[in-house]
Amino acid sequence: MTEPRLLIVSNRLPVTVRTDRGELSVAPSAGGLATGLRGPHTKSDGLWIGWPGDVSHLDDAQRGSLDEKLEAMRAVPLYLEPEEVTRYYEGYSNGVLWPLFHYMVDRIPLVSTDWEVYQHVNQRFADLTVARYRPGDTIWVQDYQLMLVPGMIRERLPSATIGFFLHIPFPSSEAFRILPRREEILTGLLGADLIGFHTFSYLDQFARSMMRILGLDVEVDRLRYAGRNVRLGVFPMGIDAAHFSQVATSPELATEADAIRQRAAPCRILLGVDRMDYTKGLTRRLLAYERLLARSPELHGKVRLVQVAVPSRTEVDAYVTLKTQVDELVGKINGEYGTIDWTPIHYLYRSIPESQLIALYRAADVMLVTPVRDGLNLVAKEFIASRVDDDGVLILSELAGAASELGEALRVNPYDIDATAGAMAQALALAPEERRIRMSALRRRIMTHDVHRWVSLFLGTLERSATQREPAGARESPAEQIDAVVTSLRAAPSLLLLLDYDGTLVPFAATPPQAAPDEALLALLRDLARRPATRVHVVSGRPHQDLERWLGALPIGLHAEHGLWSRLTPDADWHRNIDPQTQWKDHVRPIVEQFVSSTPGSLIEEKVASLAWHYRMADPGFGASQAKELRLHLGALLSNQPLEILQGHKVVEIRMHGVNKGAIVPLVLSPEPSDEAILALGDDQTDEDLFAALPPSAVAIHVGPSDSRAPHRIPDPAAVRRLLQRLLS
Ligand SMILES: Nc1ncnc2c1ncn2[C@@H]1O[C@H](COP(=O)(O)OP(=O)(O)O[C@H]2O[C@H](CO)[C@@H](O)[C@H](O)[C@H]2O)[C@@H](O)[C@H]1O
Ligand SMILES: O=P(O)(O)OC[C@H](O)CO
Repeated sequence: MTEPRLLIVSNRLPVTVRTDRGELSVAPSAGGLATGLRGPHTKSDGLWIGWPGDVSHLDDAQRGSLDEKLEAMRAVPLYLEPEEVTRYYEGYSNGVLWPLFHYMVDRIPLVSTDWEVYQHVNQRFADLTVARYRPGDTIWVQDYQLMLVPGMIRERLPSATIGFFLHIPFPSSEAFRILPRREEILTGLLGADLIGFHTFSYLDQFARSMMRILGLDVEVDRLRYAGRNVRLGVFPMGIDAAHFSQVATSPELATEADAIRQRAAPCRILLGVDRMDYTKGLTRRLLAYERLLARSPELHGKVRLVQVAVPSRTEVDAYVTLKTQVDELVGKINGEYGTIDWTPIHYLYRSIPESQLIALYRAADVMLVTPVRDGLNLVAKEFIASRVDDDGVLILSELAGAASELGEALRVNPYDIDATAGAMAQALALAPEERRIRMSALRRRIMTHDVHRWVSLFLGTLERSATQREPAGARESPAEQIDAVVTSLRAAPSLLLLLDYDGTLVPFAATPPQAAPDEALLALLRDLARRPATRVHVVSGRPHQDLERWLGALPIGLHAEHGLWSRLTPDADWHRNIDPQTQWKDHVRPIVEQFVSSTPGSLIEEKVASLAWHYRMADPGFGASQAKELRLHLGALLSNQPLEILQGHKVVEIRMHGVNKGAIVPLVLSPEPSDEAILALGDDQTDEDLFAALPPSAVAIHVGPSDSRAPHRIPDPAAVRRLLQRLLS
């Protein structure tokens, strides 16, 4: 039997490709993701699919050699064309999604035409994954560059196990909604069985977007979409802490760290290590350092900021501008405060080897991690893991995802330059014992919550989510079952059809009056009524005036307000089946009206025996919570009254007991024993009363995904119409 494998799909392969005097070398990169996944990826005989970076300078022979070397590392390259690099990587991923997800809306270009290329490259990643997939494999897609990939793979592999992890923040729904292709992005992600985030706040924002943009209800950490369960989870990424600790403990590294300190003496070292990215807060950090120097002359000649910035996305305009700003600020501060003997800022614009990085972490007195927005931030964790001496102070932005885990750091609002300068002063003045207490608490967490734990938590949850997944379409009856129902109904000597209206014959509309029947529906009902030995009844919760206006001309029976009113034949008058009490409405109406005023977009609908509060057009989250509030409020108020409160699709309805759709069954069934077949179709809770009142021989079919007593299930009004059409042929 073949082993289940892990297929990782990320924009970039975790490899570094170098050519030295024509000689090509490929080395695994040291990044956290690469290290963390090395185990599961290689042990499971897995594959890592991604872009090996710009290899346009390689000739054909070198390209062939690269392919071979990558294959040996179980890496599958997806080469991007220059135009794809410009438009998918730089244009859409890093020109639109990156700034938007980090709340930098003003950095998004006024017009972006790169969506099609983003879509196209995501399709290429999905196609390559499907081509390399073997049944039983686990697919794990990474990050914002590939948000359409889960959905694209799901289309081709309906039963594959697919996970997705977002490494950057998920923004508030107010920011996310400005994205023109927001629906496609969300539905793309919903192709996964499990979607992971660094913090609960990102998960919560994602759930709100689901609700507000797609109208999907999220139950804390799960939702249903297209007949599947999708799990959401919080998995703050860890680092290979044991590795950092081990390197930091080595005697050579201790010597290197000492040498750095001695070279800086008598200065104490503040350290910054970042990709050169506008989200990392470099300019504000420099301004805060300048403020510290301005207000603490006693620190002149006694402190040094070492800022290491690795070049990143250097073809994107915003990054070019940032580099200029940082260069200028460093020059200005050094020019203003520096002396012959003292340079306030040592600035390196390059990537440095890991051992040097760890030596710097060990040598620093204060680590500055002050992004203006960051998904998590691994640098903060690398610093902690390297501090085997339990010393050093971490200043951490509260806008980095890592802040939710690292409570013992000195937390700052990076936009508050004064407070950040204050935190620098505080960190420098912190007593050794307090530094030790804080750092050892941080270390305990970082050493145990490492990247290996992160990987196994994510993959374990993914495996459980996928085993609990119902196969696609499981909530719908198999086609053969529906075929058998149609065959038996067609063969019956006579037929009675009991049809709900909203959500069954027509899809839901924004307001009740907008759900008027279309020509095709009118023709279908007319044809059914003309079918030999067939009786058609529409059983609705709507007022009888609506049904009369829309369906009155048809040769069918009509039942309004959940069975309060009936018009059994076209030439009969509307008849009230129960004499309703209506005094209660005078108490309830003002309460519902209060909810209309306090919930923009909601409205009240008054019927003879009921009042309905509709909130389909209200903000979905607020609407749902107001509906709960209204139900609780009325439940307490009306507990002794012969009334019931029903929750329907975006509607709360208050009506008299005993007025329900089941009440029409005795009116329409033949009093004599009969071999007439009965088919009832309905989508919500009120139709359950009808199903319950039917004789056992009747066929009940539920429409949609919610629970029902009906033994059969079809997805939506379009499927209802197709089924009814088949009774005609
Ligand atoms: N000059 C230099 N030389 C060598 N190495 C350097 C360097 N400067 C930085 N690095 C390394 O680059 C990595 C940067 O990781 P971060 O988490 O800080 O941010 P990044 O934005 O790349 O990652 C994205 O993914 C990670 C992981 O999910 C999230 O933490 C983050 O919020 C998200 O934006 C660290 O491993 C660091 O050591
Ligand atoms: O250099 P990039 O654009 O691949 O960015 C890598 C970062 O870690 C973003 O997740």
